[in-house]
Amino acid sequence: MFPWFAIGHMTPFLHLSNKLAEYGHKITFLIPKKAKHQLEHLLLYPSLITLHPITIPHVHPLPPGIETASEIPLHLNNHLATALDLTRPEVESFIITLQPKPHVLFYDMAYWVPEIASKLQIKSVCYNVVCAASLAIALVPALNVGRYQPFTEEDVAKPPPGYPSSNVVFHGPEARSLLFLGLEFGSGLTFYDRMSTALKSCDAIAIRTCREIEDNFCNYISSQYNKPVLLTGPVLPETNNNNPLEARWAEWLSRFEPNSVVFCAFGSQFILEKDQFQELLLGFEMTMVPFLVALKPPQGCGSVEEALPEGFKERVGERGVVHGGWVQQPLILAHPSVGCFVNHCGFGSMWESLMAESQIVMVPQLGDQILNTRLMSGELVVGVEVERTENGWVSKESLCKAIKSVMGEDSEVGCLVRNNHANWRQIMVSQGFMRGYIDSFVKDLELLMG
Ligand SMILES: O=c1ccn([C@@H]2O[C@H](COP(=O)(O)OP(=O)(O)O[C@H]3OC[C@@H](O)[C@H](O)[C@H]3O)[C@@H](O)[C@H]2O)c(=O)[nH]1
Ligand SMILES: [O-]c1cc(O)cc2[o+]c(-c3ccc(O)cc3)c(O[C@@H]3O[C@H](CO)[C@@H](O)[C@H](O)[C@H]3O)cc12
Repeated sequence: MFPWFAIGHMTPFLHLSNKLAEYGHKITFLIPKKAKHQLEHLLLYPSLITLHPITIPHVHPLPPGIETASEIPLHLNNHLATALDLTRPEVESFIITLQPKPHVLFYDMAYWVPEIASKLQIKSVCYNVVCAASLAIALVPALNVGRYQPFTEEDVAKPPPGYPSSNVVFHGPEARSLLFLGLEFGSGLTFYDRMSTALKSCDAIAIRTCREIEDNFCNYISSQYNKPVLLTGPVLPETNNNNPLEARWAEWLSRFEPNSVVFCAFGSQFILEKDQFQELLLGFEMTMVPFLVALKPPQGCGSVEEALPEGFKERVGERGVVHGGWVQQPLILAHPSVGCFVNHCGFGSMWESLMAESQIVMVPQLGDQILNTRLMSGELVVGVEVERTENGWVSKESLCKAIKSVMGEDSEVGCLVRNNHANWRQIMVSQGFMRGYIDSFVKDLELLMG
């Protein structure tokens, strides 16, 4: 396994490794050193899964010691992709030494892995941990953009011919969130070049999704690339008793009534601007309910404390906590006091929110998160999206309104999304649902290997 150096990618690759290990498969997982320490508690089968640390070369202008996307602002990801590509000699010589020779190499952004695999007669699988819709709308040959050229607004304004949905789409200016696909991502190639090569060169495309939600998109991708698309399902772990919720959060949450607390997190990468950060905090304050907000310090600030709005701490007192570091999101979501999850709808958070019992409020920030949100609010109708103004601003009133609309006992919208969410959750937790996906995935891999 060799995922992109981002927590939102390494985590689902690790969940998949655990599932494959349940079937007795042995896995070697290539991972940056610091991430190894951060994620090794997720490992359920240490006798079958080896986390092998790799050295991330320093690339200017990244600060020294940077190893993952979670440590840098988004605009520096391009250079981290260069670092990823510079690991190729180490990755290649390591794979050559592996005994016995692996049957399959799983990768995502390291588009050159299939070249290594085919030299060694190993199969390669491009495992995608974003929704199928986001691949279908932006990373298929039908988009018909040339190599090494920036995308124009016209390129991204409409979905590609044959795109199978009019619902899971960008609205107006949101399509601009795809312009990054035409920018350099690593030395000498764009994000679109990188991912379309990754998808074109593998023996099979795999996606962390399920047919019940994304069948049409998966079929479209398969026809665009003319190769099998294998699905792993959501791949979520069962509760891991080795890693209980930190006492400070367990104690704080236990002070409140069941389903009364709002929990907010925006994933491992996104950093808000200071004025938007403050406005969201004022929105939480306005709800008058208890809240636990785990957001990175906003741009230009060294801590969340220095970015709090004037008088905020005094006004909210013990009712609200703002934390600038990492929290155990799945465990917080599982706490009975949590009644609402305000999140950015990253694909990992999307699945975790579907599995949790709290109400869902979405504030998507980046391209794929907007499409995940459309799946959740437009197709499944399991949560609500916060309204933005035309220039993309989320006001405190709008955040407060969305939270109240799902938490209010008598709210019609609240009832609707609660029922739909409960139905989808029931499907996901039902005996055999996730297991069935992994069973078929393992069989598909065996077929691929012939
Ligand atoms: O404080 C935190 C924040 C996040 N997390 C975990 O980190 C993971 C974050 O993954 P998400 O996919 O939700 O979000 P990220 O923004 O980090 O990921 C990014 O890369 C992967 C893509 O699929 C996402 O759509 C993209 O947003 C989740 O599993 C979440 O539980 C924590 O455990 N604690
Ligand atoms: O924003 C995106 C919009 C869209 O339509 C597609 C993607 O695809 C991917 C992607 C990631 C991994 C894959 O195997 C396939 C596709 C996106 O990845 C995100 O890109 C960010 C680039 O800055 C990166 O920082 C982040 O870690 C990735 O998850 C985004 C979109």
